[in-house]
Amino acid sequence: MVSLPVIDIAPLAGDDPLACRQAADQLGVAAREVGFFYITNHGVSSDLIARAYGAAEEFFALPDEIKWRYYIGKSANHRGYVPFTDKGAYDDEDHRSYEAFDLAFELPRDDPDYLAGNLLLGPNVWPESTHFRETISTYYQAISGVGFRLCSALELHLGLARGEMTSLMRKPIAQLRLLHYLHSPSSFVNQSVNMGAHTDYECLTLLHQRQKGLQILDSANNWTDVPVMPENYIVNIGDIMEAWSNGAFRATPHRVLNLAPERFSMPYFVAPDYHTLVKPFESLISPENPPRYESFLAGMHLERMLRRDFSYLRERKNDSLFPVPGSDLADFRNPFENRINALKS
Ligand SMILES: O=C(O)CCC(=O)C(=O)O
Ligand SMILES: [Fe+2]
Repeated sequence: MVSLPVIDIAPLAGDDPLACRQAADQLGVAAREVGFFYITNHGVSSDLIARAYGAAEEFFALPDEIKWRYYIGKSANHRGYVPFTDKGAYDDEDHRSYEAFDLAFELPRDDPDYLAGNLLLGPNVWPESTHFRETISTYYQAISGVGFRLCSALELHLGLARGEMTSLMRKPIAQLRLLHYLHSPSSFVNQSVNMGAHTDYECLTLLHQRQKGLQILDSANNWTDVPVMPENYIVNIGDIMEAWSNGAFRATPHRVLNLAPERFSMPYFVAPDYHTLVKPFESLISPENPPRYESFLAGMHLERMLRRDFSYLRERKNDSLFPVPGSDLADFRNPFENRINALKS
């Protein structure tokens, strides 16, 4: 087990600038050193978290024919139910066995990006259950507020102008996933992989987990368990934040093992707007520290990676606004995953 820092973020919502600065620097140091840490006193009530899990559990317990009504493959903008049968292109997923419900920032049906056929933006898909929508929307609001505060704090730590990062998050491609893993009956090896090794593609991930199974790749390239601490969120750095910070912060690879008979988790991915051109922030570049990342469009990066993750998207090759690298993605490697790639070769 690793011992990850636990950072009290109450000061970020308070009115003591010094305490706020200290908390921001603790976050920044953790982001530089490990790329994975816990936050405590985050302000999301344990009751809301429990209700969100309740809504997820109730949904996943529905008969397949009902869940399939909300099948993500029917959605034009990547929302809805992801069945056990959808498969990512991961060679380490030896026992993939999970289902999910994916949603994101809610936009109206007449949103111009949605109308233009954007693969990520638009309205959510909601199951008919009366309280699912209410509970999950409330949870989305709460967790996105925490994400915004963390990004403001990282702006402070990095010495950026106020809003340099957060003003890029007005209509964000920020997803919330409700995940339900089942222990695959065919797996007897206790290190068998359910969700394959990856970095997250966005800025930050705020993950709640209630059961063991998550592992991170530590700096010595060992897979280490992330202890369950239900009162805290686990935060990790994603690809976009790594590029923004010019490599000061690290997107840490992680994966999920096949352990518990059943496991629920809820990652929320803090992200910028689709059309954001991601490149290292100007003030973090100098002659001694030249840009280490080429600029890329946030929406394009997410689309490419989701194509690797979802078979339904790989089948819909022609919808993309962007060229899809490699016809079957078998040889496509995310440049942020050098450490995982190094393990393989
Ligand atoms: O379920 C978990 O603990 C992690 C999920 C995850 O890494 C992801 O969805 O990106
Ligand atoms: Fe992840």
